[in-house]
Amino acid sequence: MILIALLALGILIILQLLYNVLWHPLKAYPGPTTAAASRARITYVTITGQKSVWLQNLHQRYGPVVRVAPNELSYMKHEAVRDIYGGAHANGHLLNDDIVFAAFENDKATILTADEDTHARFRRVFAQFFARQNLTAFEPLFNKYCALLVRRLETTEQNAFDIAELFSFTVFDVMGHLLFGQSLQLLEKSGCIDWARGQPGWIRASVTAAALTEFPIVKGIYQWLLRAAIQKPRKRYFDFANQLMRQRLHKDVHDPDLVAFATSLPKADRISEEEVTLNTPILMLAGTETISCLLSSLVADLLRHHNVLQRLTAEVRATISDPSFISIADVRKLKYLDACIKEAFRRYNPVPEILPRVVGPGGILVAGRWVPGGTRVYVSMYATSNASEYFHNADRFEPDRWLEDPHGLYAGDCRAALQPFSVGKRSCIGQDMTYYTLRLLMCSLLWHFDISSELDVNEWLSGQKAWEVWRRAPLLVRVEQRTSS
Ligand code: HEM
Repeated sequence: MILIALLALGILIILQLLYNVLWHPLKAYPGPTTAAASRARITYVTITGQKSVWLQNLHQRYGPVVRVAPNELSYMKHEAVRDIYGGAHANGHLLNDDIVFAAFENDKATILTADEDTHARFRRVFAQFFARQNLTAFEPLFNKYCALLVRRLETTEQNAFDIAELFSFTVFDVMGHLLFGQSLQLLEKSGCIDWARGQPGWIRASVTAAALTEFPIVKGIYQWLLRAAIQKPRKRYFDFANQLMRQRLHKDVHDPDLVAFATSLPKADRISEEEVTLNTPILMLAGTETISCLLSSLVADLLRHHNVLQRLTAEVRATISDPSFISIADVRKLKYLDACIKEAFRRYNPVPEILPRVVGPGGILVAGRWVPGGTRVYVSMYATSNASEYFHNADRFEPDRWLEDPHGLYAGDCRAALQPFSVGKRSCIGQDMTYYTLRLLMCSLLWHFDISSELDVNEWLSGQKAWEVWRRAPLLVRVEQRTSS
């Protein structure tokens, strides 16, 4: 009996594989046959953190659109960003992935998973809070944590620091203050350190679970056996954020923060305290992991390009006269710093694949080609922004390409191919805050210190893996008080 059942299952699987390769509506799209036949390959590269590099290799071999799984297309085409995320027919729905981002049972949805109307309500509040006009009110707060970072670097007797982790602590402290009205004290006392360090771990576990449960059999096992174990670290993270928010709601704070902002809005625009609370873990995650990831990639590339590091350091020291308070207007004067930041985004965009969408029932045109309803589509930003089709010397760290020089070597670059924050009604709301934080932290670091490293930075960069966001190994950097002006 068991044998017959196994035989029947085997035949069903073979028929499914044959259908996927020979008759599926996506059969005309290029890609490896094994990937078209089953999700096994994409699952393997996803759970081992190699998906982004795998996608890049596939695009180099098969072209700008690749069928990477039976029902999934990856794009390395900048027009696809508009069509999938921003176009009039773009499907605004995130893949309803109930493991990585969805709320827990009995909780309402967050900005990432809410229906269109609720999403628009949430977005109005959070986007205003993080908007450029509002950010000036936070300048003192940002500068306070920058000064703490500098003090920590000055006072320690350590030989070399994991600068990636210190950046992460700084961003956590800033975000903690903005969201919960209190310092998380990561820089001062290493408070909440387990919470901050636990973040990449639960993201990885959730991404792994999400990939595995695409297989119906595993989904059954997951629901019955693994769900609680896999969700435990994620739940711990969310519970701690909720606890911080409860503390905030029971006290008055003087600095501007999210709660003060949300309650000051006209009644019609407000969202409830419960809704603010539900969203804060998502805001925390979105704001911290990404910025610290970009900062460490930028420092790594600066360390192996001494001429760029020297030129940038000189620009910072010549432009910033008072490092104890660096405003948004101050940092915007630094054109070369901006070029370096953009180049770091191009090379190591923190979110290597823009979040997937599922095409609605009627199908849509993406980059001029028809995609049937139900297909999962996304842009591999890592592959796109590193493609030689769009950028000259794409595999080199060349900040000069972002400076205005209409006749220069990089005049032919397609700058629109870099869209690290996505576009459209679900694009990133943290762009202004990101740019201020990146510029401010780099200014503070380079104004005060000369940096160097004994690490093999090439190896550091090439060994990176990604689970939604790149996961960094410690970046050990030697930091000495500056010797030149
Ligand atoms: C290096 C920094 C950052 C990068 C590269 C980045 C990138 C992205 C990307 C690619 C998306 C998805 C857009 C889509 O699905 O179409 C996104 C969404 C989002 N980001 Fe960021 N982000 C960064 C920093 C931040 C910061 C500082 C915040 C502040 C809290 C933030 C909050 C959000 C939120 C709330 C969403 C969801 C928006 C929505 O669904 O309407 N991000 N981000």
